[in-house]
Amino acid sequence: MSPADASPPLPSTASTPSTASTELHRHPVAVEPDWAAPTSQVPLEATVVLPGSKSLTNRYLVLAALASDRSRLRAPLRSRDTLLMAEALRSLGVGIDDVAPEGDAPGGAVPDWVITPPAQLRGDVAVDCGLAGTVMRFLPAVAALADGPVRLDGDPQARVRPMRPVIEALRAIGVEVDDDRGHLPVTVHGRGRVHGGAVTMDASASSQFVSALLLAGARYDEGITVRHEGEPVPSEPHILMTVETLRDAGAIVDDSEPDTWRVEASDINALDVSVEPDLSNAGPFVAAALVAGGTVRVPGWPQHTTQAGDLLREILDTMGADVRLDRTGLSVTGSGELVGIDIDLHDAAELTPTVAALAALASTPTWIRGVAHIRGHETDRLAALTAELGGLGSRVVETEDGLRIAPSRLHGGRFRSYHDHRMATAGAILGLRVPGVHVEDIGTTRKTLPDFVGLWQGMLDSPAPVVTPR
Ligand SMILES: O=C(O)C1=C[C@@H](OP(=O)(O)O)[C@@H](O)[C@H](O)C1
Ligand SMILES: C=C(OP(=O)(O)O)C(=O)O
Repeated sequence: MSPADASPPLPSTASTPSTASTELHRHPVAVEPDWAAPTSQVPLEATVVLPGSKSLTNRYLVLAALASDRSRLRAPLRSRDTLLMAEALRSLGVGIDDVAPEGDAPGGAVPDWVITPPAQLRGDVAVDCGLAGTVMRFLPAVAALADGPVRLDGDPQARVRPMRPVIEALRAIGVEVDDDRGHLPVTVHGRGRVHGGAVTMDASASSQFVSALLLAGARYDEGITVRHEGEPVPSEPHILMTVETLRDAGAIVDDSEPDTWRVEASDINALDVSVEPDLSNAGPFVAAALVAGGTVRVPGWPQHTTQAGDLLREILDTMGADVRLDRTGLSVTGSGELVGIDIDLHDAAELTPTVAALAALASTPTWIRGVAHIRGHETDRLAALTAELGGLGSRVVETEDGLRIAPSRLHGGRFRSYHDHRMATAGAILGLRVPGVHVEDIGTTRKTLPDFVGLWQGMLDSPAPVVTPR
């Protein structure tokens, strides 16, 4: 992959569409006014129930679609990224139905999903990937099993996110794929079955390239072996998440050799699973305890997890919080004082916007390293953070693979979000401390959180017993 593939230009935000529709998965259509980020007046005392993990929900949906029987997904995330995945799978012939949760379900009153795989995935369909990396990377590997062409496209910004390694890996195992120079739109010409075998790819721009092939690979005639060659693969916990969800579904996976993963050809068993809360989405909420002081609790924080967001416990502790995990969940207590951090976020790159926002409020410098590839996330996050933190007066410097942020006095202003949910939530964190921060397109948070504003305001209206998602 050329560096240009991983470095889409910082998009203009002159006219910013956002999601005004209540249908979270629809393409953004209308302009929403900027959101006046609330400042915190008193120390927090809140319990925030976070919806399910995006990464787990979309893996379970894919595995359930390829399974040999009907699955049940409890407390799934219902946000733009997961509704797009569900809709894409439905168009391929998968049944996905809402079912009332049983008993005292986690994640509030979110309906479960019952997923019925078809005998044969259907082709001759078009799939909207939105801006979801998991949809645009995972689905081509699934579409190869359909019985006709599957055309994938997405938001304008999705068309610059790197795809080439997935496309070339599919070609290497005999799948015909049309693409636009390594990007969406992509058409996968499914033939009902895939030979499979061994592929070598450079996954240094995204771990999702590896996950894509592994998730579908058990259903290929010869299974799949993926070898990575290149700079280190980022976000490795996400590959472990893929491996563990596959094993939970009965697949045989060998990950004993570095940078090589083998999934044997086998049936995928039906799943009956509860989705863990999304720990990366918990980031802004637990970060708020550090900024505003007081305590934020997140019930259901798992004791053991493959989610990269679990690293927040260590990060917040280093930055000055008192962090406690017990069987009921996580509790984070801050004094309002916070210090900077020197951290390699290569394994948990999606936390960068949250950590950068905290760093801009810290009393000592921060150095975030190892995240060059987030130039290919929802937007070029290094450029976007440099521009927006800088616009509020932060002394931030973009490096080759990260950010250096020095303590400074911030002022209010417009915080652009570039259609990036984590940029928008970074603006919210800053607004807790800095009066007059106006976040552009707060609705973009619906990519992974159906009601960020409601949860955020509920947290600030503390002491509140429990803030639950709608
Ligand atoms: O597989 C997944 O669910 C994800 C993998 C990571 O992508 P990258 O490897 O591109 O960082 C992560 O940042 C993203 O939010 C979700
Ligand atoms: C990088 C992210 O998302 P995606 O799954 O679209 O890659 C993210 O959520 O931070």
